[in-house]
Amino acid sequence: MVKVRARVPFKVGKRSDIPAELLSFRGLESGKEHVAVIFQNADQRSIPPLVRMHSECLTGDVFHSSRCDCGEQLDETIEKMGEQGGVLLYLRQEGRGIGLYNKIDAYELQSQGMNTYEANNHLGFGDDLRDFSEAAHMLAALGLKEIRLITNNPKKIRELEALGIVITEVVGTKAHLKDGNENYLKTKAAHGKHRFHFD
Ligand SMILES: Nc1nc2c(ncn2[C@@H]2O[C@H](COP(=O)(O)OP(=O)(O)OP(=O)(O)O)[C@@H](O)[C@H]2O)c(=O)[nH]1
Ligand SMILES: [Zn+2]
Repeated sequence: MVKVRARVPFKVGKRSDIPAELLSFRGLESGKEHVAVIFQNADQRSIPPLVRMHSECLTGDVFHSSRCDCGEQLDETIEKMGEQGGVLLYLRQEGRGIGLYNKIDAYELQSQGMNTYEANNHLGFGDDLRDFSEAAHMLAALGLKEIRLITNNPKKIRELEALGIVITEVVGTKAHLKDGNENYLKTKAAHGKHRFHFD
């Protein structure tokens, strides 16, 4: 049974001025150090909170890499939750679950012309190895059965619902198009069926 281990206040965002809390957990079977960031005690309100399941992307989240949109999605989520409250689950499944070094191998193949899914397949991995069951366990540990999920990814919606979470609303993120991630975003829309609109 997954339970909250520690809950500490901190401030986040580009100016380190958005109050939030950082939570660790015990009982996560994978041994991965997933964390939650909670804004405005959103887990303790009567209305279903905004929830984002953000999969780790060192290159995007930390370095704001040109190759993807993860860092911008994370910033957007933090801003939105700072205003409206919410629960951000930061899941340590880098590279859609293949890990950082394998993702860098995939980037090499992408530099030679493969798209993000073809590169994964070429390395012997499936399109997406992520598992959201521990995210569902973390939500259960917070007493959350009903949520409003921030995503454009229909697979995440299906998987979370299959794990018993009721999604009362799906809130899309913006399409963070920039020099370098055009093909990545277009491939996600075409192949991964991500629902976003290009301006
Ligand atoms: N294997 C691989 N993983 C990538 C690549 N680019 C980003 N990632 C990983 O993809 C994950 C983010 O997944 P996305 O498919 O971009 O978006 P999503 O989180 O499924 O969907 P949204 O909720 O709509 O954002 C992170 O774990 C990133 O590390 C890539 O080119 N190859
Ligand atoms: Zn990324």
